[in-house]
Amino acid sequence: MSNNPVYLALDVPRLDAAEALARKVKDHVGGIKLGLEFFCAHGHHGVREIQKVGLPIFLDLKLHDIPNTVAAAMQAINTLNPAVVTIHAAGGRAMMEDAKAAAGENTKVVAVTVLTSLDNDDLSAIGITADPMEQALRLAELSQAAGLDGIVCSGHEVGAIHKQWKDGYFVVPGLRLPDSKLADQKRIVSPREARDNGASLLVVGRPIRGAEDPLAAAKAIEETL
Ligand SMILES: O=c1ccn([C@@H]2O[C@H](COP(=O)(O)O)[C@@H](O)[C@H]2O)c(=O)[nH]1
Repeated sequence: MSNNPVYLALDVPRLDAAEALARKVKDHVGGIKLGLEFFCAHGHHGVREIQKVGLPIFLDLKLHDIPNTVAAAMQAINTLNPAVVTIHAAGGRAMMEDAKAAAGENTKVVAVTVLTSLDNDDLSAIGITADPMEQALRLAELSQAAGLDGIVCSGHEVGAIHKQWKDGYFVVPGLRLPDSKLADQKRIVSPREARDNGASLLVVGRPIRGAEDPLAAAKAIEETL
């Protein structure tokens, strides 16, 4: 298996286009991340098609419901043998424990702490008085106590979380190169900075997918690491 920590977020509506892109960059990324957009459109069949490319699959489903429902959903995806699956830490400790217990033994279960698209104001608007750093640290601690493999956070928090959870598995999205014009992600760092701060897996979507030459973009990011 490749040591490249970059997983390409294949948020592409058409299955043939998704597969073609995965094949194009496959030697310059470490895995493929399939999210809600892809899974809702193509389900298990789509995942199996992308698996034929030969890279590990990260199912970013961000499960968040009562414990029984999340555990059942986890069991329903075990046949796909994903390398990584996401749930939301805000679902609480019991939900996280049941999700981990239901997951396959080769699957890392990681919990989203604070989405990288949120800043202080967004947290206040949903009644959270902590800032993103405090909230991410609190939810990382809860995820660790629940027996998860790791968490999802931004590159701003990963260093602090790594200090309190030495052997955690840390997924970092919201990665941008300095000249990026993509503005929806609010807590961003470069792939290199995230890796240096302790990220285990780097999620990169539009900086590769939306580039004029995705293969050149994947190679350029790989060279910065
Ligand atoms: O906090 C989070 C959790 C997940 N994501 C996902 O990562 C990719 C990022 O794509 P870009 O195009 O590189 O912004 C996307 O699939 C999100 O659903 C996240 O961005 N932040």
